[in-house]
Amino acid sequence: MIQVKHLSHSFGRYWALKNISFSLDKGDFLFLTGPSGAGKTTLMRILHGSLPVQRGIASIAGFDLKSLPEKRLYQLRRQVAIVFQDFKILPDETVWDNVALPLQVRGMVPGQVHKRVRAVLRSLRLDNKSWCQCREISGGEQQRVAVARAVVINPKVLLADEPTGNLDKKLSMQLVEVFRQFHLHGTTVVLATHNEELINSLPGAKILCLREGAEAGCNWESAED
Ligand SMILES: Nc1ncnc2c1ncn2[C@@H]1O[C@H](COP(=O)(O)OP(=O)(O)OP(=O)(O)O)[C@@H](O)[C@H]1O
Repeated sequence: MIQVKHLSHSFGRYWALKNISFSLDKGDFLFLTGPSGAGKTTLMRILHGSLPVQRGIASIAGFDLKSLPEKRLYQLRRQVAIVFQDFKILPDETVWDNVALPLQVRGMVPGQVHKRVRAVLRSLRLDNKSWCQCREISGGEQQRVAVARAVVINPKVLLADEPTGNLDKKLSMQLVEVFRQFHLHGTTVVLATHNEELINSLPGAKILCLREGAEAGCNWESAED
């Protein structure tokens, strides 16, 4: 589902990723960890097609990211959803409209949109905030809206960059449970986090640790040459 081989990425002279290789199968759950500045967001952005593949190979959900033209990115994003560190939700729209939007732009009929949005908001305990404008809700609630908007399309791959950063322990664990449920239904999940407690809460998950752009450890045979 995800293949990364000898991937390197530089910003000017600074190498943010250095020769990273790993692969994930359908339904794998990966914790991407490492200190601030390790390259986690850079890797996520490459996998989501928002940064180019400069060196090496990266493919996701059957798309070769090196050769994928920009005009086909929308196809990738039907299969690969991302939760950004800074949410990127629409502050003037309601919680409901933020979550319904990805389904509406895909042309889903209103009845199905309604059913799906309701189910996702309920699973993230946001149903009592459906009609609030996003600017009026708390940071932790906004973070859950960002997650709801990503999972509502039933993606093949879910990328989440520090999705629990603004949440207390209880909500963080609940959110990981939401991700786990998707993973149990076959979604491949990549979750970037510093939070060791979260990582320890899913003993079967794969872990890849980055440090200064390089691989600093992992708990499985992450790459074959
Ligand atoms: N657009 C950019 N221009 C220049 N340098 C950048 C850019 N984006 C990231 N970097 C640098 O690349 C390195 C990796 O950044 P990245 O955001 O991928 O780290 P991270 O592991 O996600 O960190 P954090 O946990 O703090 O979010 C950092 O040193 C960062 O300053």
